[in-house]
Amino acid sequence: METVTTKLVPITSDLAAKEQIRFKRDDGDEQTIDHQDVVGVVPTSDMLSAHVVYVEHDEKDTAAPPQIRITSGITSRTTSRTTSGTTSRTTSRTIHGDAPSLDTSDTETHIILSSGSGSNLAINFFEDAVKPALAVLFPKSHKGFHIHQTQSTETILNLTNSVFFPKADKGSLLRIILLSGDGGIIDLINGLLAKPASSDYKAPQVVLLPLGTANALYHSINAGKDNTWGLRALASNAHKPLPVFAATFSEGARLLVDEARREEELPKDHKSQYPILHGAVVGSWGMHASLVADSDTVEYRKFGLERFKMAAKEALYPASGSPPHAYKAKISILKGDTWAPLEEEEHMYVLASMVSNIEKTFTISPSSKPLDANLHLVRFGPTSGDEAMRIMGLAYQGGKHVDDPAVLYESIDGVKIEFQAKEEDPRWRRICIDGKIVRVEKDGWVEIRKEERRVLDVVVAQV
Ligand SMILES: Nc1ncnc2c1ncn2[C@@H]1O[C@H](COP(=O)(O)OP(=O)(O)OP(=O)(O)O)[C@@H](O)[C@H]1O
Repeated sequence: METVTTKLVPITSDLAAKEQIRFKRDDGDEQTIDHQDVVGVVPTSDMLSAHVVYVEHDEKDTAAPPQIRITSGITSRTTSRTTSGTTSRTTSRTIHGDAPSLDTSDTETHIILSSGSGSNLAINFFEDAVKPALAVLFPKSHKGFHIHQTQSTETILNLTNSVFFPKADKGSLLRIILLSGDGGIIDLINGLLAKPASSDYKAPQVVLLPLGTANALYHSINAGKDNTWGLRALASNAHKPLPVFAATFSEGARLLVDEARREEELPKDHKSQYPILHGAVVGSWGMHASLVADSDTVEYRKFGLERFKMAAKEALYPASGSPPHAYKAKISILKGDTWAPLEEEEHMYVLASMVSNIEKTFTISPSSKPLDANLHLVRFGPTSGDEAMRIMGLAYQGGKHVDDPAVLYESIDGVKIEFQAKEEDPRWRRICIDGKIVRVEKDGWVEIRKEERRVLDVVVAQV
């Protein structure tokens, strides 16, 4: 890690076209930091100086994790705001960090490094960026943080069962800093919901650091906000409940694991005893579920986000030259307390989303607001490969697909898919829940509904 230490004299900030913090250094030079890159400002105990933690991005490789920078020196406690135009106006804005109050809190902090997520960057990002930031933001307590590195696909679930759930269920406040993709969150949620909770249960607070491939939840919560790879949330006290949905399955549904070489039983719902899986991103069937399932192999994973597009092309342009598969099932939509079946019995794309973005630039549900707990259905019927590519291409243009006449897009309370023996081949009966794949029996079903329980809170960065 390269640390820059700079002595500073009073801070001014130019919030004209782009919000910036400008430091006048004692050598006379100015240092300007884009506000979007600031992780935190921590006053020293005498309140006369401050440490500024910020990130610097690799201009050549915009997908690369940023470098952490730490600057410290004498600051004023206010900044000036200068508006553009001929008449400039200056207003005051206090720069303050809330890290000192976090430092003295009695929250037990755990850090999870999901070594197998994304491009295997979690451990390096922790060492190079997270650790130095924590040392400044939590000068007293960071040494007591518990660090866990994943060893297998079971690690997060096991930790949740053995450590997080028992503590949360006794009312202890936990903070979990999670360096992973969406898979880390789904394991936490399912672990925390695996047993009935006591009345003392306290939802752990999770800080999301996007070290996976798609990082749908992170991008949906942070779209257009800071540019710190989630690091700003480390210095935040603000948190909101994470909306979650439940997918309940018919008796014989099985979780596919190890590149679908093995199948496992799913957990059972405490009340109904049906197999159940919880998610916070999407539940899907049809083209989306198939391409996630087909591309979840070591070989495909090497291609990062490209893997989804590669698998989509294979599904949409079968080698046999035939048109893409028309997925057959009965679909019903829940609104309020009323279920209503869709007329169409053949489909291509059926997806219920709790988030706006399933990739940083793929806006599947443009009406969804961060953590708003609304579930939206996106559906279109069987069509050619070219037409499906056109519709999906619109999703990369800020979610324009939802205005296309071919697409059904609406706010729902639940969706049920019943196979009714219409699909012989099990690969057309695969359901995707936040990246996990469940195969349903020939006459089986899946029902997706909002989950009311408050299981996890997400720490949100303060602006
Ligand atoms: N050390 C490890 N050995 C084997 N599997 C691992 C290890 N660490 C993590 N995993 C598994 O790798 C997968 C990573 O999933 P995760 O969702 O975090 O990343 P991703 O799939 O790249 O991102 P996203 O879901 O955001 O697209 C999970 O199934 C997790 O259990």
